[in-house]
Amino acid sequence: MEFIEYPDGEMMMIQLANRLAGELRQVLSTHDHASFAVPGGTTPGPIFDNLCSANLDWARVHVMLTDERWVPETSERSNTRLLRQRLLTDRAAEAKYVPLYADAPTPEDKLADLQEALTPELPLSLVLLGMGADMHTASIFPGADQLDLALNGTDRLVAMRAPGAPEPRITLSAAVLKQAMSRHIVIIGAEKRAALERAATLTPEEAPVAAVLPGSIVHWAES
Ligand SMILES: O=C1O[C@H](COP(=O)(O)O)[C@@H](O)[C@H](O)[C@H]1O
Repeated sequence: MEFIEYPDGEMMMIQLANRLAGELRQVLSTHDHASFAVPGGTTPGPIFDNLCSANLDWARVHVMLTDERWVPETSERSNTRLLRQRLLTDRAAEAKYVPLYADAPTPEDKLADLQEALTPELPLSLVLLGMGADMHTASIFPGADQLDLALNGTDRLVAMRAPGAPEPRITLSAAVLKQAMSRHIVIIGAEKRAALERAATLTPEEAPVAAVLPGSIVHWAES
């Protein structure tokens, strides 16, 4: 794992967006498309604000989430909503979006269809992950009902319910995240840094982010 510390969050968001754009350009120079998975939650919005205007061939970029909360796009909790508002806009509006949500009561109702749409995108070219202070990443939570499947199974997508998640989730599995050609994790604040350092001493069952730390580049700023 590589750890990059930035002087402040604003600089981190700009520099990380530039780095992701550079990696996407690199992939597009040798492949007909790039598959790019991004997190939801509260952290990545400013990265998306910087990245959406990057000068690259967005029509050949296939964007998806690392995980989704099983709520409609009208919900403030929807990661898709965040993506549409802040990444899939400006030049990036040309990107192809590969959804992890469909209108149905539970993620299990649509799991097979969503997995089928995801499969041609694998292995992912580039993944950006977030992390919660409880050491979950994507929606692979400690104590989740399908934790073993998400960490150790071969399924590409897993439906999850967890004490730390207010709604059902759907998440890329650790197998998919680990196969990505390039993987970045972005975190802000002293609490998350301490959690990340602790995770490095724990098992993935205790701290799911530990499953993807080897080979990842972690980007951190205090605030
Ligand atoms: O619920 C989620 O949490 C993580 C971390 O979110 P943050 O708000 O602490 O940045 C996020 O990476 C994931 O995509 C999201 O669904």
